Amino acid sequence: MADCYSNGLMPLAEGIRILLDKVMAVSGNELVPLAKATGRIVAQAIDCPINVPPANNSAMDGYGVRSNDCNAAVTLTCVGEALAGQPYVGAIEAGQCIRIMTGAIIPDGIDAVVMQENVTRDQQQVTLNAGVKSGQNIRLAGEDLTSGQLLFEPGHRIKPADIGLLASLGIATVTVKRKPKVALLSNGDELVEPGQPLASGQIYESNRYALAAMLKRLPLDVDEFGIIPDQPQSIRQAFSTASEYDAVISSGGVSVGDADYIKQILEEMGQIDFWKLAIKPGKPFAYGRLGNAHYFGLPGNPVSAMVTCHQLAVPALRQLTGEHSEPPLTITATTTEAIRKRPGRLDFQRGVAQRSEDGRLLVTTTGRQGSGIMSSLSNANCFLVLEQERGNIEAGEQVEVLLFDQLLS
Ligand SMILES: Nc1nc2c(c(=O)[nH]1)N[C@H]1C(S)=C(S)[C@@H](COP(=O)(O)OP(=O)(O)OC[C@H]3O[C@@H](n4cnc5c(N)ncnc54)[C@H](O)[C@@H]3O)O[C@H]1N2
Ligand code: MOO
Repeated sequence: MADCYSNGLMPLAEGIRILLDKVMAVSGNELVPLAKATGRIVAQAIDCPINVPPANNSAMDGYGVRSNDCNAAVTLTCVGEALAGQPYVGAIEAGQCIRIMTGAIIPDGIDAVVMQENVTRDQQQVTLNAGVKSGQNIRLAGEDLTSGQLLFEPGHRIKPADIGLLASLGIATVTVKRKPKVALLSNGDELVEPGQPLASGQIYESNRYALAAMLKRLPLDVDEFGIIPDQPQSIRQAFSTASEYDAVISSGGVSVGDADYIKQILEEMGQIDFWKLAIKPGKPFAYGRLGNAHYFGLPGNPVSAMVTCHQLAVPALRQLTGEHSEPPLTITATTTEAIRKRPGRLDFQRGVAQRSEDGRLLVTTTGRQGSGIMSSLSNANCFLVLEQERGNIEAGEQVEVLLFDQLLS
């Protein structure tokens, strides 16, 4: 538990390791049409059903020739035409050639294609220079993919290019993992849905909207439970429904305030595996179990909620969906300004990364970095990931940068 660490806070990497250790992919698959498969996770290995291309075909518009005829400058007789979808049928004798278009099947006898820019044509007579190599400008059957080869392993997330590839192979449906069911709730008496008038002491609910927008980009079935008031009985009621889900994400009520009941009731109805991490923002993040569900208790401050969802809940949810994902890549950039930082927590400051005129990668924070300042996140295109034990940073120093992925941009 967190107490073994010098400051009572578990390093983020340790928290992620525990999460990934505990979360297993959901069971259950479904067959979906290709048009609905983007972003879904492959459940059964997909093998290539055909050769790609299926037959030798021309890579250029020009003339199909027999390379043996073309050892020296030569004039050939054009005896026919091959178009993509309309093959040439018939024999081709020595001294003959055919007109051929890109994608057209190479007929028997032809072993090279000469670009039309490199010939002169007079009626049926086609004159070309020497130097035709057997196989030139011919795309061979199976040179891209061979029938039977493995295309996608289980755990692969289907991207737009994959959809194109699968369609090009005639595959119309894919067996994918079922979408995990996620309950999303917000907690706090002060919260009011946007569109309603605000009374004194109230603020607009924003976390559920932001989190739902982010989670929509993952293959999840998210049910929004709305705003749960700061009353133990309301929280218990919501928890008893949510415990049937695969995962629960809440924001708010995980700190030590008098009305912070979430953690307390999670402990009562389920269990807490860890609470409090050495990250900023997001220190009071809690992870545990509630019935069937993995429970991600995000802090209420809006930036903390998004950062902890992105850094902790999302890798775990990806694993729950069955996705085999790699940790995100970070890059190094030069900070344009001095940054204040106290050692002790890994800090996810929000910033803008861009190239300088001389090609260097520079990064500048988006101003005030309080965990309630959503504009710091909204104006950013990256996180500056400032190591746990690092202190103040001078302008011109190198910092680690994590560019926003498709969940944040
Ligand atoms: N004595 C201590 N106080 C606090 C600590 C601490 O260690 N000791 N930690 C602070 C940190 S760090 C954070 S982060 C917050 C997290 O607290 P909670 O998770 O209990 O969140 P709340 O108190 O419910 O709310 C915090 C803040 O966020 C606003 N909020 C909450 N939900 C929403 C929502 N859905 N949409 C928009 N804004 C929301 C809420 O009004 C509060 O202003 O605790 C610190 N305190
Ligand atoms: O972690 Mo809190 O998120 O520092 O405000």
